[in-house]
Amino acid sequence: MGQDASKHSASASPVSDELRMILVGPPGAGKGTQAPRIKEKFHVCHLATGDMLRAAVTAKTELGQKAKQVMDAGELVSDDIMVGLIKENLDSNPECAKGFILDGFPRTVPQAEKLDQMLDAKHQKIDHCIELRIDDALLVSRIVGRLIHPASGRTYHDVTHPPKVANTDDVTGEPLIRRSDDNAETLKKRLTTYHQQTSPVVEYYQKKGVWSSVDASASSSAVWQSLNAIFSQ
Ligand SMILES: Nc1ncnc2c1ncn2[C@@H]1O[C@H](COP(=O)(O)OP(=O)(O)O)[C@@H](O)[C@H]1O
Repeated sequence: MGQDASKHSASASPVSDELRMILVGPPGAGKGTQAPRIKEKFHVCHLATGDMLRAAVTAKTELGQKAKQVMDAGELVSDDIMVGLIKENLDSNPECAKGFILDGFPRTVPQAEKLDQMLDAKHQKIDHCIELRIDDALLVSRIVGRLIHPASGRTYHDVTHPPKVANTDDVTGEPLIRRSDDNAETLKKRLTTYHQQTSPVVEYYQKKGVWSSVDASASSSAVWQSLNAIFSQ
């Protein structure tokens, strides 16, 4: 990031700099809430691999059919498939011209290494890897009551943030869904997978000197403030 971004980053107004970043954190940490705000501020693309896979499941593509079983088991889709999905977007999605927010990728060290190779070939690099840190114990209630508007990614919660009309998106009036993997049992497995396979990704970016973390147990507006503080460093 250049100096321009730091001058403006405390305000909510868009800035014109480039940004290439990774948001990492366990399921329910708030990646899907913060990423659209970052996207709006920096005019970069938001690549959420979980959303891409769920779109493939809904479209009943070959990839979707394979991915559904893996996702419902709380396990990871193969590195090759995920790297291919990201590469396709970084190469051809016009929204990614000024940078990207990766949400849900890289989730393994081999994925991080492949990403570096892709970026090296374009003479680009990761500016930030920001970890949303939160205790597992707080995630169960966040995830198990979660309702989602798939088209926008807006999330609601049965208790803490219910929609105005039951099961209906406040903005579009469209129906909300519950993810099939948002149940206590699959969540337990997703958290184990996260600690085993994705925690080493955090170390990978710590060693590269681009890692920072925020306290994701705070309110979403407090988390947004912490993110802005990192962008203006
Ligand atoms: N980079 C990835 N590598 C492997 N599997 C992935 C990746 N991204 C998403 N998935 C699959 O999609 C599921 C849902 O992803 P996501 O929506 O990011 O979930 P979470 O809320 O658990 O962070 C994961 O549990 C995994 O099965």
